[in-house]
Amino acid sequence: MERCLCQIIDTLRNKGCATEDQIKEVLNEIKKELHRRETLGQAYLERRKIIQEKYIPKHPQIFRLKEEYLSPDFISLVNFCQDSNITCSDVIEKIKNGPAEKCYTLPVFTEEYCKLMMEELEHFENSDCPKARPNTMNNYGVTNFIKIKYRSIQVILNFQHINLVSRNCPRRILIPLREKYLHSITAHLYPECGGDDLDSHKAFVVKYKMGEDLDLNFHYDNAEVTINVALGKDFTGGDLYFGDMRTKHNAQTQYKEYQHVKYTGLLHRGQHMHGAKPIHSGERYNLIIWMRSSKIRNKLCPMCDNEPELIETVGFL
Ligand SMILES: O=C(O)CCC(=O)C(=O)O
Ligand SMILES: [Fe+2]
Repeated sequence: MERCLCQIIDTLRNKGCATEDQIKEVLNEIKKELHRRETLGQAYLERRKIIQEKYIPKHPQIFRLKEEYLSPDFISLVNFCQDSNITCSDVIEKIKNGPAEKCYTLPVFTEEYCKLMMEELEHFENSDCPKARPNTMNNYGVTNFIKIKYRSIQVILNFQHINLVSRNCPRRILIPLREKYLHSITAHLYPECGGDDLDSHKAFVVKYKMGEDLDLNFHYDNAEVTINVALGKDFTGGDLYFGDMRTKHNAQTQYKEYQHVKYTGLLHRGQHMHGAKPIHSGERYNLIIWMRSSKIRNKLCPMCDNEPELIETVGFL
């Protein structure tokens, strides 16, 4: 344990912590973050119970995915991908290239559905139900190491919580979206990183607003494949930028930028390093789905490269 602490302190020094006070401050934050992570499952169960008992959705119909909520172009791409004779290159020809290697843009939801989702998010935000908001470490601005390992992300609520609020149809948006639709596309585009075997996900909404969080540090996702859908509203700035894959990252990396298009999704590999530049005006809300493959992560944790250890837990992490 002591050796581990010494290593952390060495890393903090290497990454720019110059004084004992700075080191203490960061260690305190790490401790708080560890505690938050250890109690995440229990906290989730408590939040879910309150939401299930108290929250009255504004648009209850949106909690069960219907094909009419999906963009016709998205459905036609999915149908194309489900044809057993097509290959990866056929799909690449049909889908729009994104800003960097293996990034693709695609419509996902209809504009109307995005608007209803936004209204529901705001309704939830204004309710007195408990919201899941991770700690942010932006203020310390010490190192990428810290920012990556203890990411500071602008979550307004965990979408899974909203999924669970409707008692009769729990979790009926994102699981079918992944299993019935997205999976057909990712199986062709990302077989080498588990895209053909995505069996779970974590989803949330990021919010950027003047006077609140403006940008997102350079990071990689805890995901094999990510889809990021711009839900609304209007904003300027806020471009994403992509570097290399995590294992290839170096200082000479040429960044590739991407300007979000309202109601449009961007698919990329979770290990493809990226960040978001500050918005200059307005508000930006994006639905992020980190899709995961047990086949991949049961062998090696994509966050720390260690062999995963199974630990007993409660709730939904
Ligand atoms: O702000 C964005 O659009 C990107 C968010 C993101 O990369 C993430 O939440 O992992
Ligand atoms: Fe990300």
